[in-house]
Amino acid sequence: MSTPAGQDPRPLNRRTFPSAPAAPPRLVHLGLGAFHRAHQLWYTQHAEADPAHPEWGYVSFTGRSATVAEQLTEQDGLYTLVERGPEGDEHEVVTALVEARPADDVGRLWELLAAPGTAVVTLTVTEAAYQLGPHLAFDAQRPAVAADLALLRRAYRDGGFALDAVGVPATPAAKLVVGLAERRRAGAGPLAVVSCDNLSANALAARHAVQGLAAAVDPRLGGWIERTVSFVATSIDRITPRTEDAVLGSVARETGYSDMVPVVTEPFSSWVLSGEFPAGRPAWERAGAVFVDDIEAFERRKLWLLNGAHSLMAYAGQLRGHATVAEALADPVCRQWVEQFWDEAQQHLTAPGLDVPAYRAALLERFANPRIAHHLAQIAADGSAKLQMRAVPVLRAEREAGRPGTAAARMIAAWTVFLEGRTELDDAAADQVLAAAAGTGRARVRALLALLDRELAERDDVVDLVAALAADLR
Ligand SMILES: NC(=O)c1ccc[n+]([C@@H]2O[C@H](COP(=O)([O-])OP(=O)(O)OC[C@H]3O[C@@H](n4cnc5c(N)ncnc54)[C@H](O)[C@@H]3O)[C@@H](O)[C@H]2O)c1
Ligand SMILES: O=P(O)(O)OC[C@@H](O)[C@@H](O)[C@H](O)[C@H](O)CO
Repeated sequence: MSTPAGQDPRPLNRRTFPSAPAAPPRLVHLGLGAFHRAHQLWYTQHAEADPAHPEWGYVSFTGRSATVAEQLTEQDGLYTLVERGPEGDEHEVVTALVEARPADDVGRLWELLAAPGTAVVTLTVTEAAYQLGPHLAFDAQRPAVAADLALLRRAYRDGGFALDAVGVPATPAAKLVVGLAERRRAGAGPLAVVSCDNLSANALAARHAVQGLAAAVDPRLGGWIERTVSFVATSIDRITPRTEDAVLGSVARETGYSDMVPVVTEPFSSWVLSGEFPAGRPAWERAGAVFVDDIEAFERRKLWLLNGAHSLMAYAGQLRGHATVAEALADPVCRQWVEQFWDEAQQHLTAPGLDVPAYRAALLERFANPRIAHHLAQIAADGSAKLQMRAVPVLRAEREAGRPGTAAARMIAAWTVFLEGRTELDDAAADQVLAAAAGTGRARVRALLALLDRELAERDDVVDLVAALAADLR
């Protein structure tokens, strides 16, 4: 597929790329970023029984900026997925995206949600976008939620929304509430909402965010969502860093197409799902997805071992001068901290079938892939939300078992040191984090810990442990 020497690469679209028929739009996605392109769209493409007559097309909306939607629209939704193994790259053009839409095109979103043919909504909007309180509870006091609630209440009349009066809500949950109300009004029947974000209990998180908001607008709408919408839980896995510019050139050379928005991902991929799809779904199992009755153990294994190690390296690794996951893992000190954290987490991953030793061995190989530049700075974003799911549960479980939980506490300690001297932060709760980080000594550690877990922050022995580990890291 490479470009003959001296020839310019062709543009990539459904006219230039052979056999790229567009499937009917039956899937909707919020958060058209790198991961959606490496994961759900790839699974959907590989689920088709007859690629010449695909049955499931995705209409995907960006979360905020319109740029990716504009670039993908120029390419009729086509893009190149680069599977980057330790030895080389495999290129594949993905055709399952039939419309790429900007975040503010809520008119199209609501039209699709009201259509009986739409069967599934998936989400990759980041952990922080769910805007939930402690224990994933709906929290109407959070500023973004309060603003959307006021907006929705103003526009709600006679059991439905006056769409012109809604404008563009800020949170994904509010966009879905309006769309689901439109579905109710249209009598279009049930559908499934599938969170593919790295959250523990992501189905519950999506349910609480959406149903909580709907019920606050009108309890009858909340009740309809509870009866009609299936919130499906997932454990999703495929390491997909932000695309670096150099990839554009290598994709053009290797494929002969100039693609503005290729995505680089690792060869490994996994998708475990649990829940009902009342309006149908692609046969994702054909592409390797696994459907289970109880997902919690899989979810914990992935969030604690993979994402936990990532966050530990993101903070401790950067403090030790490393820029990528592969570099941090090659440092024997970081590697030992990761292994110690895994030893702690493993004590609480005892469900049958998890095969933690094999999972750990595979993770070491995946992290060490020298050709994937997974930047620690990207993983370090939104630490205040991520550490609640990656460090706190292991620390709590260790303490309940009568052990100190030193390795999990080190992840939190590294975060507190990483925050020192910062005046800006890539965190959805940046204001609160920076305010807590502005203190000194034990009070500072306690204030930061309180953002992760109020109960742990009240325990002097935990504060002392984190403070001592932080001192060691400086
Ligand atoms: N990248 C991975 O390896 C990976 C693997 C598993 C799961 N995930 C999940 O997917 C999410 C997205 O990852 P990505 O690599 O695609 O990132 P990305 O930066 O490429 O895309 C993120 C998308 O989410 C949107 N978004 C961000 N904040 C938002 C907000 N507050 N409200 C609404 N939309 C918002 C962005 O606009 C963008 O469309 C992660 O946060 C994680 O939960 C990622
Ligand atoms: O995507 P985030 O920001 O939730 O977390 C960063 C990484 O830990 C994460 O993207 C992993 O690479 C991914 O979860 C692997 O499947």
